[in-house]
Amino acid sequence: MTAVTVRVPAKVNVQLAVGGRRADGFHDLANVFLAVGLYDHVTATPADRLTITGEGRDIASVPLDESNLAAKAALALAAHAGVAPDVHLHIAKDIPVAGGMAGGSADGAAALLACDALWGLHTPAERLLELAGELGSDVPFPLLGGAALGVGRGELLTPLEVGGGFHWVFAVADGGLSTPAVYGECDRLRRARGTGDGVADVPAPEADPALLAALADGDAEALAAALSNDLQEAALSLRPDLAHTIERGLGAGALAGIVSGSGPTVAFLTADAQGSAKVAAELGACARVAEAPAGAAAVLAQP
Ligand SMILES: C[C@](O)(CO)[C@H](O)COP(=O)(O)OP(=O)(O)OC[C@H]1O[C@@H](n2ccc(N)nc2=O)[C@H](O)[C@@H]1O
Ligand SMILES: Nc1ncnc2c1ncn2[C@@H]1O[C@H](COP(=O)(O)OP(=O)(O)OP(=O)(O)O)[C@@H](O)[C@H]1O
Repeated sequence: MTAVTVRVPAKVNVQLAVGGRRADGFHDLANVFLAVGLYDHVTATPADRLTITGEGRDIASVPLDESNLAAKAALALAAHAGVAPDVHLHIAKDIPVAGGMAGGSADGAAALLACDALWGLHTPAERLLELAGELGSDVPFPLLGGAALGVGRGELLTPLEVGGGFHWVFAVADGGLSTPAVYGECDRLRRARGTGDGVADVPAPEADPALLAALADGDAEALAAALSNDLQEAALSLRPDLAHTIERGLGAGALAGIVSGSGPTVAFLTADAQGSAKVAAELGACARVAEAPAGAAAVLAQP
């Protein structure tokens, strides 16, 4: 095989319930992922050593070296399979960078699939999911797509039923937010409130049955009423301007607006394509319209 291209979707968290900080520094989650139709493409071609290039509007803020999650994924798969990581990876980036939509994680998942196909490894899906979980908490989900509940630190997935399509508009903010900084701010706010950040004094996170039912029914109004993100307060504390963005989208008729994951992207759920067009017109150039659920990361047929 001479080249393998994988298309991989972004995610929005329709519920992000954050438990106490664990001894390893991570937080236990009930994390309901929904794949959305904004995509990166990762192409793997044979090379005499691991190299990486990229293109796309935010590519200047993506490290094109071995700290890139796609490169880490290629190295991890090669080590697992006992093959040389001799591959060139090219990332065509359309998912906002450091926006809480798991763009880097998507590229890691895509590189696992692309290298597996290029090297003819036929690694079992379960093993790819384990390797993905070792690379990062958000990396396994793009391998499933659709919707899934993530527990543990978010990497242990159970697929969820989705009974219809949902319309979204994403307000991409200038600059990113660091995921560890947002979790740290969540802990700080909890301590300041006297609820502590220990395992003992924060309730165990649980998926909301009303939210799961809304997804299964494909009911946008019910989903809008059930959206929740325990990191939202922390993201707004670090980026107070996001509250204004949420107000603008709601003013333009969105059913709901919520910070996507660790932010700073704000996700608006709308009733239909017309509703999305109105919200996008209000938000202007920062708006990205997308539908959900998107499918899993997949190898594209060669032209
Ligand atoms: C905010 C989310 O995007 C929601 O899906 C994820 O929880 C973040 O997942 P991710 O970017 O893949 O994060 P990782 O690379 O696994 O971890 C980065 C850092 O985020 C924090 N982190 C992440 C996941 C988790 N369950 N608890 C945490 O506290 C930790 O400080 C960790 O060192
Ligand atoms: N392939 C990649 N694409 C984008 N960023 C990457 C990649 N590899 C490493 N990074 C680094 O990871 C940081 C976070 O980028 P990413 O786009 O994954 O954030 P995010 O969407 O907020 O992640 P998450 O939602 O998983 O917390 C970037 O600032 C960048 O330095």
